[in-house]
Amino acid sequence: MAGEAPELSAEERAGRPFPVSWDQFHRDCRALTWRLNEVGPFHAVIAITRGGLVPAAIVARELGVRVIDTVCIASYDHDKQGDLKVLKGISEDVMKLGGGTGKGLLIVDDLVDTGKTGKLVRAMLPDAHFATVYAKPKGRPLVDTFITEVSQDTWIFFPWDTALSYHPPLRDGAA
Ligand SMILES: O=P(O)(O)OC[C@H]1O[C@H](OP(=O)(O)OP(=O)(O)O)[C@H](O)[C@@H]1O
Ligand code: HPA
Ligand SMILES: [Mg+2]
Repeated sequence: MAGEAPELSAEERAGRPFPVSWDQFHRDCRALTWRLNEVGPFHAVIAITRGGLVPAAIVARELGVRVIDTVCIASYDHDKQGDLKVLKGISEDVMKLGGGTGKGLLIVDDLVDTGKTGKLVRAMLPDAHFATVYAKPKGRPLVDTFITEVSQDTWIFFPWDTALSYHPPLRDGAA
């Protein structure tokens, strides 16, 4: 049937786990910065909290940008998305740096999934450059620069949300 694909349930979304280690994440952020270095310079970096804080720190360090702001948005309770709430907007100082439309500003997040978060922030700063480390197909059109695309039914497990745990041997029935 033509039209939009149905929303995935939480189980389907978590069906394909994609665990990311600190090492891998750092490497992917550096790869992202290589690409962004061709696009800049940027007056400031804006992290979409909380997930964008970690890549924003790495990207800002590599690009030599010291003006960092946050836009604080809450929507997911683990893997279920609710209504988006803007808890804190972009500061006046950084808005001025971007001439009111975001020109020369870099927005960073860890990933785009449905694209709802990205859409909201893009509406605040239409001329800003939007970069994420990972992108799923639905959100991908909103992003200017990203490093790795994963399928929509993949759930990315970030190192700050996970911990090492015992894994039983294959012969004992481990997947
Ligand atoms: O493209 P979307 O479907 O909108 O999803 C992407 C957003 O979801 C996650 O944030 P979350 O709302 O879970 O908050 P967090 O960053 O504080 O973990 C992620 O960090 C992105 O910001
Ligand atoms: O795949 C994901 N992983 C972690 N957080 C997320 N928030 C939206 N999608 C994801
Ligand atoms: Mg987030």
